[in-house]
Amino acid sequence: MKIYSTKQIAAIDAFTIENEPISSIDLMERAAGELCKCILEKFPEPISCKVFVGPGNNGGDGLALARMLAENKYTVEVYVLQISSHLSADATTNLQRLKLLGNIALFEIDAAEAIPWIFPDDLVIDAIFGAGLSRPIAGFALDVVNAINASEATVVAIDIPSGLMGEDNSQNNRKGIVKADITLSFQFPKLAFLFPENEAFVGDWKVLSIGLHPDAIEKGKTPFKMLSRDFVKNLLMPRKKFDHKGTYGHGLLISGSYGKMGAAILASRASLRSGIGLLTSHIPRLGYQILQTAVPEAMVSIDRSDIIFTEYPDLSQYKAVAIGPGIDKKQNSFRAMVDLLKEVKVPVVIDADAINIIGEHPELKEHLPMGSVFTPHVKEFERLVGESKDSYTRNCMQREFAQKHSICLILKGAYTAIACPNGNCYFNPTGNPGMATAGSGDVLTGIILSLLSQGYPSRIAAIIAVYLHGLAGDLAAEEVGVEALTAGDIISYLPKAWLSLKK
Ligand SMILES: NC(=O)C1=CN([C@@H]2O[C@H](COP(=O)(O)OP(=O)(O)OC[C@H]3O[C@@H](n4cnc5c(N)ncnc54)[C@H](O)[C@@H]3O)[C@@H](O)[C@H]2O)[C@@H](O)CC1
Ligand SMILES: Nc1ncnc2c1ncn2[C@@H]1O[C@H](COP(=O)(O)OP(=O)(O)O)[C@@H](O)[C@H]1O
Ligand SMILES: [K+]
Repeated sequence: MKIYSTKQIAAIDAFTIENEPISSIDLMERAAGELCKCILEKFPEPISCKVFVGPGNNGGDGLALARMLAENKYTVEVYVLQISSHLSADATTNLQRLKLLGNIALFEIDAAEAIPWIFPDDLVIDAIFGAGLSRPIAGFALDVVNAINASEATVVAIDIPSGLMGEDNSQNNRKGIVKADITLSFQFPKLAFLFPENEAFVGDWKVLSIGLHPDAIEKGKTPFKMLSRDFVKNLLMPRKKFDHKGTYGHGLLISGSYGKMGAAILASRASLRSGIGLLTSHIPRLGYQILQTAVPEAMVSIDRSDIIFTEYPDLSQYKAVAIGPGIDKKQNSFRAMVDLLKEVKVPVVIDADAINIIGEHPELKEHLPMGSVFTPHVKEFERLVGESKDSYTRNCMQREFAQKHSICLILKGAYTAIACPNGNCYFNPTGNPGMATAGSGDVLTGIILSLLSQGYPSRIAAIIAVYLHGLAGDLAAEEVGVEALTAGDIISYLPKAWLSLKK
């Protein structure tokens, strides 16, 4: 699914109105119908509902929805905020329609004293501002936002919580944004929904299809996309009857150190569970028996050091290399990494301390192998790329870094973002908070190495791996729950994740 900016969505609205064709008031009616259907499903018992309406089309949606909820036996009170000299044309029409209905309490409010008391069991509909918000909320509208946020009522935001910008909130006033429990967004999610600091405003979001024109949706260009099962499934390469292990490549995994051999085991196992033909795990000497026992399918290459990474084997036989899980960042490891980065000619997955080493030695950024895949979490990202105070800015930095260095830069978390050398950025919907547990990142590194070794291009390997990793985590969480979930469980559910993806 594409993720468009609010400006682009307005253009798609306009295209739909002109080319479906449909009048804007009928499109609003269709949108409100979808809102009403969804609210009736979520709150089947009629309840008391307070609808706060602003001057634009978001307010128009709220007015149309208020009428529909009243027709469905909800007790509805509508509060039209007097913050602009005029209402949009469609909001005006819907206000008239509402007045004709006659049985709805309608209040025009313009001062803090007029804001009603909001009861804990009220349902608040936030229709103050939508995608047309042009500056942070101030004045009387801010008083209303504060009253909504101070209440214990359940809040449903129409299209986007009032006060939240669709993309860039770096200059916004975070105290002037409605904190919704549920956001019902038209046709597309907004980019801002995918950023952690906006969770308190957006709550659970759901996309409602309002039948915007497929040609406009198809034609539009945006760097942002949400991964879907079908999209990922179509990237998979079939296995052929006469294929042999050579067909699926030989990968080199450099991982583990004294006290962190588990990282090597997890990444090795994940790699082998993701279709790699042959795997060599390069580890410090002390890990030899551990790895041979825990992962008999892997071959082992032994470092001269007992406890850390200081050298690597001849690279000529490998189709891909991964480095980082549990390697630590001692001086000798840094030296070996400098040599590796200069010599390697195949795609490299760079994770964990390998990222930190590059962060500490910025000169290494000039030697990043083209087509390599970086897998930082936020802290590692900051060491590699730089600090930022909000996710939108971080995302801009991420895409810029990926393009500049021709690499894939995966920023891990909920909605893991994959920035590609061509400027595209994919967000991943799979995964759950149960995966916030030691070693889950090592599992991801193993999967990416596996796919690169099989010949998937870096961008595709990153996409499949991230989606599959989250899917395995979701399947695991269904069985073991989020608290008990371990990184090992993600590996155990990789077989089911593969099967589910290919279904
Ligand atoms: N155009 C269409 O066909 C459709 C639009 N829809 C709705 O329309 C919304 C967008 O409508 P609008 O473009 O009218 O935008 P809004 O409803 O967000 O309101 C914009 C109005 O508020 C004013 N404004 C912006 N920021 C302000 C601030 N901080 N303080 C005070 N006033 C401010 C603007 O000058 C403008 O008058 C969407 O979010 C969605 O809810 C839906 O009905 C679906 C169809
Ligand atoms: N709340 C969450 N929702 C979805 N995925 C998550 C969540 N928390 C963590 N993950 C995933 O788990 C993995 C954690 O990786 P990382 O932080 O490197 O862990 P470790 O260093 O312990 O291996 C990432 O792939 C991340 O996307
Ligand atoms: K809103």
